[in-house]
Amino acid sequence: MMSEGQHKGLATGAVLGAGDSLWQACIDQLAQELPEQQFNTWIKPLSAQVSEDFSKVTLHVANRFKLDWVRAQYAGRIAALLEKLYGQPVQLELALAQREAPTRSFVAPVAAEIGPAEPADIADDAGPAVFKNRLNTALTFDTLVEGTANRMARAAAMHVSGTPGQLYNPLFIYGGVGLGKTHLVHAVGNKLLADRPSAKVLYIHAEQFVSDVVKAYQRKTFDEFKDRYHSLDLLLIDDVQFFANKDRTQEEFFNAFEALLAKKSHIVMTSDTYPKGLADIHERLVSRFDSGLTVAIEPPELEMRVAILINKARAESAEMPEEVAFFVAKNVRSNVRELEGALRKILAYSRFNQKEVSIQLAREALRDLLSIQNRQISVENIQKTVADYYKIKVADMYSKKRPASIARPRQIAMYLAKELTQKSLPEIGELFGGRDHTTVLHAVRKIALERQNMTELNQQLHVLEQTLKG
Ligand SMILES: Nc1ncnc2c1ncn2[C@@H]1O[C@H](COP(=O)(O)OP(=O)(O)OP(=O)(O)O)[C@@H](O)[C@H]1O
Repeated sequence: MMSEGQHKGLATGAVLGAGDSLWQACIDQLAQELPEQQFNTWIKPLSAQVSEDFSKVTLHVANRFKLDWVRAQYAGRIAALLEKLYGQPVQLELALAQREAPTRSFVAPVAAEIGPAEPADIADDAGPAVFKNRLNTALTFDTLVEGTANRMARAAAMHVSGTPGQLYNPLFIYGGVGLGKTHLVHAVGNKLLADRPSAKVLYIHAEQFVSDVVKAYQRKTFDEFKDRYHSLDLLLIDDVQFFANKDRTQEEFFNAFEALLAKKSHIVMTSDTYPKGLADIHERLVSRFDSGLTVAIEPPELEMRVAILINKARAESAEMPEEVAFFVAKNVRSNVRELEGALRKILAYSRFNQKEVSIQLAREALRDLLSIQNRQISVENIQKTVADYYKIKVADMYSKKRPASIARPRQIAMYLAKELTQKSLPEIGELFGGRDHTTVLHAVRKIALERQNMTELNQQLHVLEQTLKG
């Protein structure tokens, strides 16, 4: 419970509206509690609407799957925090930001568990005879930029969409958040339907599959459930890591899987990790996941990020000069979703201020993001992180020693210093024991080139970048 004084401070003290400050206080707290990536992925994108009397907070979430996830994982905590900050129970409601059906609300505290038979899911099924493939027609191969990071996954997906039921069945695509897995599976479905409009295709998020199993259970409609899933030509199922610990769902999925493979229907799955890395999923299912083709999507390399920015800007009828795209791509490197967020900010800033898109404008539009990065990453920090990672001494970063076990991490650290800080080549050389700028340039070019061709190095660099960014 909160004291009256604290409550007043919240309601009146901030520059923001009072409701905004309640929500702001809540997310400030969550920012401290949650790992940064979780916070950025799930909490930061939420927009909140606080009723005038603070009795109700509505959170708008981009789509149903996110909504289910936020509800299952965070709603209980958010509701409890709001109650604590406000001093009385606050009704928390989750709603879709777009025009999909609203979902139930709940009063704090709520159980952090997906409730069975949710109105949203039932509404979703309205009109029993209508088969909805749930494909987003905007997510096609045409709009998916190809690069080293997704080349293999894209080629395999193309192959499947051209000749489903043959090679690479199941196709298992894995990778980190926002790297285009969902886009790719929708592309497979859209392409197959363009070629064969009568094909029975279904895209489903694993959470929705769980919910369908629960509903079939409750309504005793397993026959319909089976008809629906076992008759497909192509099943696209997203984020199968969500099956963890859901025994009944795993069993039903196993049955569907076997039935579909037996009739040469195709299954494409995505996950945040490779099959053997999946936690709390039965071994027999994991081995089925791995029995076709398993491909990774890596974080996009610089040129790919640039191409994505330019393409997405064009899709919005805007022009992004190449130099600006390079500037943005160098500074936003974690995933494509963040890249899209940065682009949106820049375009909005440009329209609002009626200014052309330039590096200066991008710098202004992204100043929060850039200042966080600049504050966090120093060359010393990079040297220490890289030395720790490759188990060498920090002093070796400045030393003249040349064995590969030392020289290579040093080159990697130089590359990261160039990529992640604003320092010039001579400045970096100076910080690496007074080396010449041409030595730094050589290291930067070498590692950049190798990164494009060596998956393992690319992954190591990604880990280092994530570590450095906190
Ligand atoms: N190569 C690409 N070309 C163009 N757009 C892309 C590319 N990769 C990703 N995107 C876009 O980035 C956004 C995030 O991609 P997507 O939702 O497919 O990621 P994901 O890997 O499924 O992430 P999550 O695991 O968080 O669901 C989407 O808007 C998608 O269209």
